Amino acid sequence: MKIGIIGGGSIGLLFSYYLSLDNNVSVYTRTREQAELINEHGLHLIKGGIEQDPLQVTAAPIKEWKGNDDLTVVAVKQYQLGGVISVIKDKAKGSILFLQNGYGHIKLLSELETAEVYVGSVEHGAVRMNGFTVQHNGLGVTRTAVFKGEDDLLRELSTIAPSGFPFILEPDFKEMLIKKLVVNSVINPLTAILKVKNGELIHNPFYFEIFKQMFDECANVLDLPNREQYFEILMTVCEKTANNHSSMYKDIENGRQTEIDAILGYLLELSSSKNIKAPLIHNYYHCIKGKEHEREGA
Ligand SMILES: NC(=O)C1=CN([C@@H]2O[C@H](COP(=O)(O)OP(=O)(O)OC[C@H]3O[C@@H](n4cnc5c(N)ncnc54)[C@H](OP(=O)(O)O)[C@@H]3O)[C@@H](O)[C@H]2O)C=CC1
Ligand SMILES: CC(C)(CO)C(=O)C(=O)O
Repeated sequence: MKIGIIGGGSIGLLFSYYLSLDNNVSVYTRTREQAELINEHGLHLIKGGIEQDPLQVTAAPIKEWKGNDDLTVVAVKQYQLGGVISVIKDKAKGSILFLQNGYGHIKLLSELETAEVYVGSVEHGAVRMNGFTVQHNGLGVTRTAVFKGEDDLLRELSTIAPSGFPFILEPDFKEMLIKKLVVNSVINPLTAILKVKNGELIHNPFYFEIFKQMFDECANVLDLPNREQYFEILMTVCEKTANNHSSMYKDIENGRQTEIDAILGYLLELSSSKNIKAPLIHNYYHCIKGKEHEREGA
């Protein structure tokens, strides 16, 4: 399959590495400098502390993307999508797979005229070490689902995926993204503001009270059908990632913008449109925005 990956960050480099094992992959970066680095050094992956064999892929700046790949994987942050969507609208001929966390991007996808639009929920952990090296930390799966069109390419992807990098086709994109949204809505802002690792939220009985209340608010706003199942998923992720710092914790610590608008921002809008009171969601949303504001003022 001819695959294009937009974004040479943690997830973009991770997907490029694994997918290039059996496909013809091109990475489209924001800067020409990064594309040159990848072309010069190849793609490097560190897994379990061990450097894997480098792989050769083609890299080019996004300006040179022609939109003629069978599948294009969009691996930019949710708040970086604006610029990318306009390019996709102009040029895309093949299918597009969006990997963003949260639910904020969904309204943007309805604007696309491309026949096949897919969404994904990534359960791997990855960190970019330099312009051409990525570290694969948490080995997981990628769930995918159809937003619009036929699922043929997603089926193909789940059969050709290399071992250690599985793709699972899910029947309902909303349910898939909402499950991840609930996890990110509770764990990410709480860990970022309380400055703790994920596991502290359930091991510290005082933080666990906030954790449960935050979950209840999310469940109310989303009108979740079977809350126990969602709470179980949330607890399992928290236990499995107990020793990790969440991505929002790291973004705040490193003075970077967060994906709070796609996560609690989406729930806040939903709560006000449904006239549901959600004080914790409101407060944690504004705490994170306040932290981002401190960075802008610095
Ligand atoms: N990292 C992880 O472990 C996980 C991430 N995700 C989700 O995956 C998505 C991507 O995250 P992640 O990879 O960590 O983010 P990164 O910030 O590491 O990567 C984003 C990349 O997009 C590039 N980019 C921005 N704008 C453009 C553009 N217009 N054209 C081409 N490239 C562009 C950036 O370039 P530059 O570097 O030059 O600024 C950067 O390399 C997020 O929504 C995140 O929530 C989900 C699960 C796990
Ligand atoms: C699952 C979790 C909460 C793991 O830290 C995550 O997705 C994140 O940090 O963004």
